[in-house]
Amino acid sequence: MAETRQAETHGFQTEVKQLLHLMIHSLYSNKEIFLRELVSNASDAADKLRFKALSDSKLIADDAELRVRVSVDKEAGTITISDNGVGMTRDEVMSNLGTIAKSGTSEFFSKLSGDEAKDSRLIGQFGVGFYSAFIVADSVLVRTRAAGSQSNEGVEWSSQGEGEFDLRLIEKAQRGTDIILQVRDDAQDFLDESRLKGIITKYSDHLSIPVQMPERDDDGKATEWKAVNSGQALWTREKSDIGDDEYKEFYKTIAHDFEDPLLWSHNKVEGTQEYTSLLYVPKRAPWDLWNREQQHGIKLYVKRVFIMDDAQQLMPTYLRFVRGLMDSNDLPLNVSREILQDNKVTRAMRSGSTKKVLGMLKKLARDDAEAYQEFWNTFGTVLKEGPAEDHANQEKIAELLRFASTHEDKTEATVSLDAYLERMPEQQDKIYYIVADSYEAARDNPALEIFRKKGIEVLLLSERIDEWLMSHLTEYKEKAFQSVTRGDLDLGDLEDEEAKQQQEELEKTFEEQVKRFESALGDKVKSVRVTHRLTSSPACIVTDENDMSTQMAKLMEAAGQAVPETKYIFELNPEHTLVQRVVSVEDEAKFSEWAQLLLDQATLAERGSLKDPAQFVTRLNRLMMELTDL
Ligand SMILES: Nc1ncnc2c1ncn2[C@@H]1O[C@H](COP(=O)(O)OP(=O)(O)OP(=O)(O)O)[C@@H](O)[C@H]1O
Repeated sequence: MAETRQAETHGFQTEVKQLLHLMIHSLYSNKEIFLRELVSNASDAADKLRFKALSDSKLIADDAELRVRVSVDKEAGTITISDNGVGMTRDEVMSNLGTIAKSGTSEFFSKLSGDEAKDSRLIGQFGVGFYSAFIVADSVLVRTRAAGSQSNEGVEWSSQGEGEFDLRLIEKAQRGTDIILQVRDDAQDFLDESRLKGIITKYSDHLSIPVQMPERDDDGKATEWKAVNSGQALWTREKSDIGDDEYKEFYKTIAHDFEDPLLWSHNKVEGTQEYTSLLYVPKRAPWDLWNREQQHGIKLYVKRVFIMDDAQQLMPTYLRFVRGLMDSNDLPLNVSREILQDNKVTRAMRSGSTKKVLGMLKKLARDDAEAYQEFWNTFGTVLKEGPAEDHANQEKIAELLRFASTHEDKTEATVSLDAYLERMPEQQDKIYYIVADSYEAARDNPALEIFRKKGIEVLLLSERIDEWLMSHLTEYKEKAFQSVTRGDLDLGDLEDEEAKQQQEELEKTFEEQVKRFESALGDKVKSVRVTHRLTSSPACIVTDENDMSTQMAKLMEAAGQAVPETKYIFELNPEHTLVQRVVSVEDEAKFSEWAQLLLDQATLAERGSLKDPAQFVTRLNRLMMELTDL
């Protein structure tokens, strides 16, 4: 038995008393974290010893296999966590286990409100560390010996977690620290090695140090120590030492996927923030991809200790298909979700990993167009949420977008903005697009006629998200986006002088007729004008530059929101035979019927529906009857 010398009793620093009280009273619903904290401290002690041994190898030589051992003595009602790490001297024990020597301590205590729920969150932020032992123990015994000290320089610390602790020098044969917890009555369920093993594999599986527990024979006698964690964390190894198969297997374990991932990226970031990320893009979409509330697949580790699943703050919503983990060296072990939300370290990790994911997708698009297309077909619609959510990376996201276009006239979205820019004539200064309900409605919209005639490519968008996307994308590589169904069409330098002059003349000669249409249609339209866009259709409607686009209005209506009524600009094609015939009708009442019919038709082509379809049908029938009577 250890020789007892110089027993002393010391009072805890006031803050320690407060912390202990708070912890016992507010962390009762999360008791198991005590083991994570103590095992993590033991692992840190091993890390520190390894570091010290770099300059003094004698420190480690006699017992070089660093490990943590966890065992239960049911009869005594104790749990022991024992390490052969760096240990502590008497002075270190005094300051480490009697005071709180953290910066911000007084600020922390001044924030405490007495409200247990709120305070428990704050404690999480502060880091409970060693003192969490008292969540499950009513008395704690620490026996420690610093590496490099003599066997008679061991120190024993004991406390009931109230006002004070006892300290004495002891004889300890080996360096390192044993922590013996006398388990409380209400925590007796932790006196079960298989339960503890479960907690260790949950939180500490990837610690680099072996965490050992006793193997027991049928009589319950310990026969040997066996590691219960897998040992070395994959992501802590050098990239060059890890085979593709290992990365793939690891992905399957963490993502619970049966298939290989599409691609991955493993990065060690050093500098102001230190963290490692291992991020995967799966091949297939999860069944709940469309649920924006879906949990995110990023696990957070702090110094290789598992902290939480689905750390949403580490990845933006539009990259919610990414799986993997991040391991920070800077966050406190007891970081909570609330703290992650507003934290410099998390923000840096999030922005770094977002760039990584965008970077790996860009690389895939460049190196393997076919695989990228597969990715786009699976996750493209989610990525389209990006420009609205992440302004800082808008251009990078835009680079990854794919569209259908008039260049290929096929449903599959394969055209990148770069390909569009490359093809466009020098004089073109805008990227033209159309958003409609379906690919066909976009492809056949009359507003495209002039573009087709002039051979100007137009992007054909028809997903629900597209209007939302385009309302956030204003330009790409200094070229503005322009909807072909909005505003006054100005093809700029794409139109030659002669054509412009012709157009002006046409507008002049048709001026009177435009007025006639305006008075016939009254407040059903915003205005009437001669079109620049149509070649084969008689008329179309467009929205004014500052009004809400048709698709946006539809989206809002579908979401049950009140949408201000948008009046359209009605554009006529004076060169179209039908328009020419209509303007030759002299009877104003009849002219008005025809004018209304042309407007309804144009509205149908653009909106896909009419406010009063029955009236349209009645009018059409009436006019058809008149025509067949002739
Ligand atoms: N098993 C151990 N071996 C050696 N030193 C230890 C051990 N456990 C704790 N210590 C010392 O006690 C100090 C206080 O531990 P505690 O767990 O309260 O805080 P921390 O580990 O510094 O912070 P946190 O746990 O919040 O990250 C540690 O910094 C370490 O120096």
